[in-house]
Amino acid sequence: MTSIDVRNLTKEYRGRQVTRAVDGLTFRVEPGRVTGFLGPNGAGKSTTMRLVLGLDRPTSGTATVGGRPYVTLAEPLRAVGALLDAQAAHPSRTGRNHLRLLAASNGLPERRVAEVLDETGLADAAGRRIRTYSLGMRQRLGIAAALLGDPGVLMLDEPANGLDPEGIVWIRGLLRRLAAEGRTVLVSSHLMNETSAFADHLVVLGRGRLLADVPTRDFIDAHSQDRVRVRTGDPVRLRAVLRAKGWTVGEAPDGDGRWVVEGASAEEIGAATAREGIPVFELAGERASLEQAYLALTAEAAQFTTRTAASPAASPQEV
Ligand SMILES: Nc1ncnc2c1ncn2[C@@H]1O[C@H](COP(=O)(O)OP(=O)(O)OP(=O)(O)O)[C@@H](O)[C@H]1O
Repeated sequence: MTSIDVRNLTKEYRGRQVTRAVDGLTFRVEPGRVTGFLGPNGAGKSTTMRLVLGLDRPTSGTATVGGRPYVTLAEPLRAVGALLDAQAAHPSRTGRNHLRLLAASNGLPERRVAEVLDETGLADAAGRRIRTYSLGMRQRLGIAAALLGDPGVLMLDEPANGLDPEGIVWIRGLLRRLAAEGRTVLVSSHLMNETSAFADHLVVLGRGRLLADVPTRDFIDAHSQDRVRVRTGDPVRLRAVLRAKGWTVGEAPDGDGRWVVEGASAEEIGAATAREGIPVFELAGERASLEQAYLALTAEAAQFTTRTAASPAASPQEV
């Protein structure tokens, strides 16, 4: 099975000043699951992907696919499929010709062209010039190109960019299926809510450093507080009972007799109100916004990095 391994990877761009785009990064992307690669703009996601693909040279450290640097792979398109820049295809070619050329120049069978066009929903548009494609169609074409070699490893940089809601549902299903087939799937995004909907695992970057490398479920459990909405016919006793337990009770913003309780599960509240004989008309658990937890994580890292710029690399945050 093929994993992507990034070890102590650092990339500095030297212009008028030095930009450390990737800073001592170490993580592994395992096969058989979708790994979401998250971080705010400029966190270093695209640079890391470019380093894995050998499109840029690291300042130090290594990035390998199946234990080997990408540039040493005998048949790279059969090993790794990548979508980095959906605008890269030549605009005057048709979608089909773009894929045919890629297949021919990489020794891939011609039949794969029709297969990936079907897979990405582009079969009807395949004869049109790429310049007439919408952003979403270009994304689909980029994904078709990544799938052409039937690779065991896929690296997609913001693949949902420009896709309509139907396209987003489609790509989630595609990524899940590719992982279920045992492939290694790394997908970058700067949106936590979107990514947590399909990723099994999350690697989060901030300013080129690793902030978290965790199963999505663990991130959700660690970073989102339990909140439960309760509607009752006896708010005075409800408040008294819940406060006595040490749970925070506040009126819900819609104010129509609903209360929001933090720090307890719906089961715990249901049991407490039943014991006290308090009538409950509605009891619903909800999660605080995951996106907020993610923004807090990346914001903390930014502050930490600024405060301790002279200190050794920050260790990944425990979740
Ligand atoms: N060729 C380059 N020359 C100089 N600086 C660069 C170069 N490529 C990237 N950078 C810088 O490296 C940092 C990381 O950029 P990168 O594109 O990898 O981030 P990203 O996480 O992919 O962001 P985004 O979500 O905006 O695509 C940024 O500060 C960026 O300006």
